[in-house]
Amino acid sequence: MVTPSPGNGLALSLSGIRHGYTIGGDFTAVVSGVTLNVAAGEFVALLGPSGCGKSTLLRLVAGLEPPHDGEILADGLPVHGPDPDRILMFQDPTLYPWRNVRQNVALSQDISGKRDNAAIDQVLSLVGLNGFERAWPHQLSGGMAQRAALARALINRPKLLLLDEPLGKLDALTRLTMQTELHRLWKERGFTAIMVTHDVEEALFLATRIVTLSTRPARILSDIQVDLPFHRHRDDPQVLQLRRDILTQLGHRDDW
Ligand SMILES: Nc1ncnc2c1ncn2[C@@H]1O[C@H](COP(=O)(O)OP(=O)(O)OP(=O)(O)O)[C@@H](O)[C@H]1O
Repeated sequence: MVTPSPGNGLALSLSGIRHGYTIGGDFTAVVSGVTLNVAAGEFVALLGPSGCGKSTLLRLVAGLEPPHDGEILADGLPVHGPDPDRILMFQDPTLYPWRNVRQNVALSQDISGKRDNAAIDQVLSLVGLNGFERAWPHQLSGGMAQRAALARALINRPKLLLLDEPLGKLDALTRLTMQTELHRLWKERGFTAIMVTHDVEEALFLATRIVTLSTRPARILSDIQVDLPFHRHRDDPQVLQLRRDILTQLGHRDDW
């Protein structure tokens, strides 16, 4: 197994985060006093009911909007806006249809005028897209498109990857394959990851830590260290127990 190089990840500190939106003149609180410290290299899964504020939290960490209250520090420095070290990746791969795979992956480098062909080759190979560099987005399967989006996210070696249900639209089998791929990429690159998912098993397969959130406005219900060695098996009694605990925490019965 590859050991990530120290220093590739980013440490994150959220303290007293509050946020909300005004819709039609009415204010809705969405995040309510979230405090969370994430060490460099951790893989944190965020689980919570639909609409509780998970994506909002990721957007705040990405610097796409400032929180109404509280402070976010990335490697000790206040987050004031987006940064190439903190990349947000969505459920939808959002590839540009007029750019082929290689051109999509190279997008940020083309914008900054610094294309690094060796780095592009490396990341394409890392996500298993060799031979498909010149394919157009419409020629890719869902899993391949998500691999291309991952390559685009990883091209400039971000220290923090914010994943907003990145595998949510994939079919069940492709999703399992992509979970393995995501784990491998995290191990190889050593970035810090925060992933929103609705899938408790996915969280148990990938995360070093699982944070559950309440209904809106989101506050932390539990913060569980998953101290089980990778590769975890869904039938492992410890995995099953954690699954039960988390589902109970989220107010669901475990019918397995
Ligand atoms: N830009 C915005 N303007 C107004 N309201 C917003 C905005 N973004 C999110 N909201 C509101 O904030 C709440 C939380 O949304 P958010 O997308 O963060 O939830 P979520 O937990 O990621 O949901 P889901 O699991 O369904 O994807 C929702 O009520 C939503 O309507």
